[in-house]
Amino acid sequence: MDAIQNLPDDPAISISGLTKTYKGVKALSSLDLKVPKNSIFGFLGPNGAGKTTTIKLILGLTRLTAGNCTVFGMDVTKSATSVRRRIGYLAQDPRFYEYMTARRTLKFVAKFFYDGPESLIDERVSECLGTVGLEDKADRPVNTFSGGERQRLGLAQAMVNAPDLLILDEPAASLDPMGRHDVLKVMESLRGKTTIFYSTHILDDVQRVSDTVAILNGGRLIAQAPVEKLLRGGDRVVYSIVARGDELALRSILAGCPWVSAVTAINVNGYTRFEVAVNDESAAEERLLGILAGCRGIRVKEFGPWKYDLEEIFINIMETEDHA
Ligand SMILES: Nc1ncnc2c1ncn2[C@@H]1O[C@H](COP(=O)(O)OP(=O)(O)OP(=O)(O)O)[C@@H](O)[C@H]1O
Repeated sequence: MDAIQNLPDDPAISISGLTKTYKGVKALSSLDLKVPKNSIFGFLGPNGAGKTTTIKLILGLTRLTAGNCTVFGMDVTKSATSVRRRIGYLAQDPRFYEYMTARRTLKFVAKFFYDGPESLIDERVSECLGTVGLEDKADRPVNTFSGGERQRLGLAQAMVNAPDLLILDEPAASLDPMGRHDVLKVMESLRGKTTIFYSTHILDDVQRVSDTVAILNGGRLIAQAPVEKLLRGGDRVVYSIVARGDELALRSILAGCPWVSAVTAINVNGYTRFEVAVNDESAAEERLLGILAGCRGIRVKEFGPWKYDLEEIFINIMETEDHA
């Protein structure tokens, strides 16, 4: 698989050759990245991969050693203030004034960061509380909040100024399944309205919510692709058929179709799982189901486009890297 695919022409974030060295530690090595506008972009990598360093560079919180980084076409070093005005940021471990209520917390932040008229601050704060599902807890002090609620308050805080780009550093890493579900739901509700760039080491989150993913390891980008494409295994179009009965007959019919490029079969719990690679997707869409329905002596249990599990792909990429 190519390391970089489907690069957008007018990205929200564009990074090229980005390198960061901390006193002898190379945290990032010549990173190239394009984050499409309005995408939910998962920035995936194990501990120490360089995710937080990249986020700090985008936010202008640390100085780059080499390379370029622009946000909405503005250089993050030369136009740091203008860039920051367009970004909302949730740190890995957000801190709050514990005695303040959620509403007061957001009002306090809005006083500094909200660009709109002051008379609209209350409305904006209520809107953000609604988006993250905290309306009913708005007037409770933050020190009574659960981990998931704190994280959602952090999201509301990052959203107060209606940013065009939300940067979230491990937004769900420390949460239980319900807390993670709630945070991902908020992210999902923002799809198409704003660009979300978030770091994570949780594969399942990426599979559930991202539409594009970049995989980082040891400070180097090792893959970037739309999630659907990654899960399909690249540009190949492959169908999966799980069936039993006269498998040999089915296999020979499939292999005889001019739009089928390869058929493989393995036994799984008394069934045969066929992996059918096709070179003409519309011919396959038109005929494949009809062939299965008309194939006597075959009972089909499952049929659909082949998808890998992100974990399989991730481990595969990491192993290939280790052997390179
Ligand atoms: N201020 C610093 N001084 C020296 N080394 C640093 C500094 N900050 C980060 N590093 C090193 O840079 C590398 C990348 O760290 P970074 O925090 O960006 O990784 P990460 O992918 O965000 O990891 P995690 O998932 O654990 O937060 C690590 O080897 C880390 O030890």
